[in-house]
Amino acid sequence: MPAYPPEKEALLEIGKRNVVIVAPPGCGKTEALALRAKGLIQSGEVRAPQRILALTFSNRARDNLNARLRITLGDALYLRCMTVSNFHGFAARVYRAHAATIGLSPESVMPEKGWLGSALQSLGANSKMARQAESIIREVKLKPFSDEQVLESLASMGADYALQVERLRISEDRLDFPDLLRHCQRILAVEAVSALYRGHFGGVLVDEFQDLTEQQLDIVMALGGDNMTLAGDPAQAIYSFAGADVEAVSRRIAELSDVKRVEFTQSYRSSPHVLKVVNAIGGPLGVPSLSSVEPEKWFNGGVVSCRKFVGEAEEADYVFDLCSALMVKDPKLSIGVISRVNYRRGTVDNRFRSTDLFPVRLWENPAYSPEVIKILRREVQKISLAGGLDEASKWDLLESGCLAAVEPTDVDLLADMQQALEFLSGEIAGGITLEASVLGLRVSENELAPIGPGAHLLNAHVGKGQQFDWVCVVGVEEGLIPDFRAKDAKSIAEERRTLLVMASRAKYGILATSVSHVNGLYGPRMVTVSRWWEILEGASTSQYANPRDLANVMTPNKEADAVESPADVAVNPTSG
Ligand SMILES: Nc1ncnc2c1ncn2[C@@H]1O[C@H](COP(=O)(O)OP(=O)(O)OP(=O)(O)O)[C@@H](O)[C@H]1O
Repeated sequence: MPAYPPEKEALLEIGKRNVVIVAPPGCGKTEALALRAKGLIQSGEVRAPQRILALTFSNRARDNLNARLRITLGDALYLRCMTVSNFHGFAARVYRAHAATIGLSPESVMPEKGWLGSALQSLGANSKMARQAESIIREVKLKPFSDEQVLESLASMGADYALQVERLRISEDRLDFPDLLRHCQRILAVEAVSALYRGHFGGVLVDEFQDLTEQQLDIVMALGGDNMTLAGDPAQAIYSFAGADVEAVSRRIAELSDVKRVEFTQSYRSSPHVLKVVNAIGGPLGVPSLSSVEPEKWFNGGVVSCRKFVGEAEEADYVFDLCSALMVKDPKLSIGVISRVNYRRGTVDNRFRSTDLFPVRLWENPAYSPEVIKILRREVQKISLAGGLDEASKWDLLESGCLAAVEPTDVDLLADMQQALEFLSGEIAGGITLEASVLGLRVSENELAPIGPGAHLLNAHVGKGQQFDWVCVVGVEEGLIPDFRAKDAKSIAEERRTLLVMASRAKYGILATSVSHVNGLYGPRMVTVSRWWEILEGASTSQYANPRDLANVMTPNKEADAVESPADVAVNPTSG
């Protein structure tokens, strides 16, 4: 068994009660959750057939937590005692089992990505109107309203398109994603039902509590009773646009009786130089100053470099050349190329897309999700074994096989699969064979290492909770970070938190980039560096015009990886 530091070891001894774990980035909250599960199981406080439920926000977060739980608990205990689900998937199962309790049909059609947008379009809404309607509906459904109350509320607001599309949804007996959570909240408000779940689950774990909506918190509280473990960091709250309310959630958590509060302030993730950036961004946000657990283990103490370019093409070349040079030096490296918003990465994505020098994963494209790829590959293999099929028959088989392979209540995976198939059909229409298009998706296949070697292209929000050996924060420009829509102090603070999340994904080094001209709709448009550029520049350690020289400086010695616990070996691609 790996030796844990005393503050983590203590988690094994806490009995059945509510626990709140608060810590800045990289201090081991996910591992702490796994230790909490282990403590509850070892002490016999949760005993089979009872299980512990762990709820996550996304499939990616679920993969992360699953990997950590399997390492900490071992496969046998993990399989016997843990249920790990994302909120939508869990809510879908509650709905299927208990919808009748609140007078609804358990057979309702499960949510389909894009349905709301297309339905609004078919009702005649233009894209601006559709966006408005979607946002009104999302907000109204954050309350535990019945369908009738939703309709009344929309009618009282005069939200015509929202009202029409909601009537259409009800007439088709279908659910949209927010309906799952709303109905789950309503079902669990029925004491007999929530008591049933509390009997089945001896405890509930949640990672990233700062991003909960009050509705999700209600669900967690109904399920967890007096044995919830909530881990998070208010300084990383970046989901207010989706209804997350860190202030209200923190207040309600503080009001819980008999809560054990646990805090950590040492980073297991990042090098001293990366932490210098993290501390400089986080200080004004109230983040306690972070230090590295073993600073001497990081080659050169890590690296931070800032580079300005004239245009996006030049920036993309530099980032690509740096990644190539790093991957040549150590093919096990993971490199996150993170932008505040997807569209700012367009040129960079194009530069990376066609390379076969190292694996590339576009995170916003579900076709690159390891879970989706696993299913795609299995189905392609079946098709190849069948042999003698024309391309159209192969496609039909692939589509039906992949959709059938997903559990119908795993609505997020189903939505990912549908989008992935759409993407692949585009590739195939462009002349690539079905086999080549699927095999072309090269990502990590190690389930215990959700972040495989190679380049990972993503935005700040999907990167939450993840980590990479190197992070390139691209597009550090005013209007992008902070986003041009952020006007008041509260929104600006959330943008700063977003920058904190981006920078703190790095283990060893950070490259920050900005350009003076971005590609606008009508040609190049001048932009200035972000108001926070100086913070990054102030922490910069290296300036190299040639990315290969930077890669030479940034190459860690192998001992640097010894900062990770022995238990971490399987999830740290640089450990060798
Ligand atoms: N006790 C420990 N010993 C060695 N390494 C550890 C320990 N605890 C955590 N780590 C490692 O530190 C890294 C960061 O941990 P983790 O992802 O749990 O941090 P976090 O607090 O959840 O971060 P974030 O808030 O950014 O999501 C991981 O690689 C993890 O394996």
